[in-house]
Amino acid sequence: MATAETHYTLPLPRFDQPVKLLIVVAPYYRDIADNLIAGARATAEKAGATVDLIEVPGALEVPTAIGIAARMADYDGYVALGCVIRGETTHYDTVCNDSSRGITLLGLQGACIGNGILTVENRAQAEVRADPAGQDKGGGAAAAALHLIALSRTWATAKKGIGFRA
Ligand SMILES: Nc1c(NC[C@H](O)[C@H](O)[C@H](O)CO)[nH]c(=O)[nH]c1=O
Ligand SMILES: CC(=O)[C@@H](O)COP(=O)(O)O
Repeated sequence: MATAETHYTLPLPRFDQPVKLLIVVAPYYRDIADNLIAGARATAEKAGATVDLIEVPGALEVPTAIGIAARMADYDGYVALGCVIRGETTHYDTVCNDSSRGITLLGLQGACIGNGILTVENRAQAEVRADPAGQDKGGGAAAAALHLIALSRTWATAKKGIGFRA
């Protein structure tokens, strides 16, 4: 159950047709990833969505895996989960920027993706953000994907309606 710490103010969308989500998680920090997954699964369940899950080595592989799934599978949306904690080198910037940019580009190409990849300075920041009873970023990422799915379906329906206008 999310607390006041979360920043998700929109009500979850309701669906009259089945929704299939794919969680793509990089369990670089397994305990953090498990909490993100729990939050995402809880939100998906509230919306009545079914969930599949795949794991990739790190955050950099998440957008690539989503791209593969978008080409080869039939999910309605994707939840990207992971945790990037700053180290000694500039690799942190590469991992954060390239994973988020890849996810954004896939979204602009039409994939409904919620991004729950934490980019933090230290483990303590990650823990409170991954905690479903804390900031619940995993749940928020699932909610974001669900909102985009609902939006795409609304416009698809409206477009069909326009198509039949005499
Ligand atoms: N340092 C973190 C990484 N690094 C690994 C990369 O994501 C990638 O798997 C590797 O460069 C091979 O392509 N990944 C995380 O998810 N979190 C980190 O903190
Ligand atoms: C975010 C990273 O890639 C980081 O964990 C790698 O650590 P380092 O920068 O110390 O090599």
